[in-house]
Amino acid sequence: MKFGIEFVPQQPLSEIVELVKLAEDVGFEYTWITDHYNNKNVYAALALIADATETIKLGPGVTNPYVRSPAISASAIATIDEISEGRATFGIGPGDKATFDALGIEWTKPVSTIRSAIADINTLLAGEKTEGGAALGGVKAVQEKIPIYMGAQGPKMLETAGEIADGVLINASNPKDYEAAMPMIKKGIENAGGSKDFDVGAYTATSIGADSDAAKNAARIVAAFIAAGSPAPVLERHGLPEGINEKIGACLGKGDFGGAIGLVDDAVLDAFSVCGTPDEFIPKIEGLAEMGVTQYVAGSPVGKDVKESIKLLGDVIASF
Ligand SMILES: C[C@H](OP(=O)(O)OC[C@@H](O)[C@@H](O)[C@@H](O)Cn1c2nc(=O)[nH]c(=O)c-2cc2ccc(O)cc21)C(=O)N[C@@H](CCC(=O)N[C@@H](CCC(=O)O)C(=O)O)C(=O)O
Repeated sequence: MKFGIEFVPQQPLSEIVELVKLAEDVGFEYTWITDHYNNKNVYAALALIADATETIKLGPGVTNPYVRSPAISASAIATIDEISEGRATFGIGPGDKATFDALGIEWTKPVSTIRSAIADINTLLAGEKTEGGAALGGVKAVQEKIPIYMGAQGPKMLETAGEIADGVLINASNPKDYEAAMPMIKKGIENAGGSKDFDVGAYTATSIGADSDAAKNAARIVAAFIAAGSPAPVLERHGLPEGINEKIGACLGKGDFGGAIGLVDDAVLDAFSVCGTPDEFIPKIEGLAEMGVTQYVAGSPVGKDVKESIKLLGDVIASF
């Protein structure tokens, strides 16, 4: 099992750099930096991390093909690859509609848009020219091929990831989600001609701590947001009561976070997060591995005390 860790670049970047260095020291192989227009710039954060670390692989987790053209993204990730001396990875997903509405960007045909963006990025990173005539002159990646991961959850997106990407990052924390996702990913891999190395990343809502209840309580608000955004078939998959997403969403919508958290019982928590003590983590990660997960990504909140939680995750990593 590989291990990755997600950071959202909204706290001081110097703090994130220190946390990534600690993650590298305790054995994490990847760090993924989220990309939202209303957070700090993902590539500035990655450049600082690249310059301050030695071994951890790093990349956007995930950007999208709408806010930057493929050529700008290719140039940016090739630059990170140069600064990190060949450790760049590149995560790209379709983005979310709310973001594009706010930016006045038309969110059309996400599957085909991602497909053509990844094709252009691969062309440019290989030193070739796109159909439109773009070419990366002055910047060259260190790696022969920078691994491209797709952020995906929908069936067509998962199948496309299997077909054209080197890995996938799925925003889900429970083995049942991977049991459902794997057949679509495998279909995509078959479309691409059969077996290939493919990294299935479980991009989870993680909360680990020495005290189980405190760790679980730290995850409840994150699980509430995920539950509220989950469609009915996902609730059904996890055996959750019909309409719980709307009830939680209604509380969140009026800023009643206490009410939302009150609706997140252990069943909701288990469906949408991985939380507890290190001993409770190991069987949960093993359960994900049994469903085909090959990279466990510790996503927000990571724990009540992030530094302490990264060290505890180091103990978990050591047992795999
Ligand atoms: C578009 C959407 O795909 P999805 O995979 O469900 O997208 C949900 C999320 O993955 C997407 O919003 C991501 O960008 C969210 N996301 C992040 N989004 C961000 O904006 N920033 C982040 O940092 C971020 C991190 C992240 C990490 C992991 C992860 O899994 C997702 C993450 C969807 O509806 N897909 C469906 C329908 C696809 C579709 O729309 N098809 C077209 C036809 C086909 C075509 O497009 O040509 C159509 O019907 O018009 C499907 O896959 O079946």
